[in-house]
Amino acid sequence: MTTSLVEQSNSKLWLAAIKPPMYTVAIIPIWVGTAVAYAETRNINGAIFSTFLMSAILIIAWLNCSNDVFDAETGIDKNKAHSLVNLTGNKPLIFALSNLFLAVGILGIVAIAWWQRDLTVIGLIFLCCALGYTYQGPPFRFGYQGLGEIICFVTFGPMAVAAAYYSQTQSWSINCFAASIVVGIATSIILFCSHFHQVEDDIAAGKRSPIVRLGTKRGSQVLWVFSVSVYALTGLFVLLGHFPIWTLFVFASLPVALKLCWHVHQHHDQPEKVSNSKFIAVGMHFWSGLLLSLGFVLTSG
Ligand SMILES: C/C(=C\COP(=O)(O)OP(=O)(O)O)CCC[C@H](C)CCC[C@H](C)CCCC(C)C
Ligand SMILES: O=C(O)C1=CC(=O)c2ccccc2C1=O
Repeated sequence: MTTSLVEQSNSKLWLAAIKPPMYTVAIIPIWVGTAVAYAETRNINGAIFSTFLMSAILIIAWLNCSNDVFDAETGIDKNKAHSLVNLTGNKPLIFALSNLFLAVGILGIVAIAWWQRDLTVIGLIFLCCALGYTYQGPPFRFGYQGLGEIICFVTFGPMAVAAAYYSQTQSWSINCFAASIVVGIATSIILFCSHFHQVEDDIAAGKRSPIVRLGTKRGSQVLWVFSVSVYALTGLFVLLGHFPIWTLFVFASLPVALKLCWHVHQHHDQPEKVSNSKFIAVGMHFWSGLLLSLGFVLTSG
């Protein structure tokens, strides 16, 4: 291979390891929680919003770097060229970097708690991080028992969205809780899709992911149910009066959801073809979350 081809494939591996599109999972819960707060109060604290956003991004950087460290310890990533630990060959460095991201991320949340003179947001985010750790870190490694999607739903949905809402209002909202259910399901769909192409490595490492447990065919059927539930719940919450009518904009993301379900339906047992489903799911999560926020923001006028 020529030097430039080597450089090209090396930079592709680094991009795959850093996973830039994945950082939208940090942005959406903060946007949605803040949008519901704006719809209800017509007021936003920009410093709290931007600090929360930066902190959430740093927490996801911690989650992803530490995931590569912990996966290197169990050997599950031995065939994964785009692991930060495999790329650098320096596990302590990645571990130190991940801890730095977490510390700075938490510092931002501490600043919010200080501005509010209230420990609620820091309590919620600390619990999110602790649960995130139990997904991948010793001695828990709950992801190996197939519990990741439940942890993902609770943390990225009700906990993170409520924390963003609370950071603006210092109160709770049933409408925000309804919105957080939609966000939580869409986020868990990303994690669920990330397992389809990893079945062989997961079985070899003793990881009983939902797809290892269900099989890829049933997994693809379950994906239809979860994806439909995002839109059905949005419609239901509009009917029940929890969501403003404009949140029906979420249906504009339906083509991405259909593309995802159809792609997985066709290729569920072909690892090389189904491996990109995780990023189609990121698109579905991003567009449905963005349109949901927009629906709340438009109603607040
Ligand atoms: C790191 C995650 C998935 C990667 O899993 P896996 O090891 O199977 O994949 P690779 O092939 O890439 O190695 C995501 C795990 C998410 C976890 C269950 C919950 C984390 C909660 C967060 C800390 C919440 C952050 C909220 C924020 C918005 C403030
Ligand atoms: O690398 C991954 O597969 C994921 C990383 C990540 O941060 C995340 C967050 C929320 C849901 C799913 C995922 C991943 O799948």
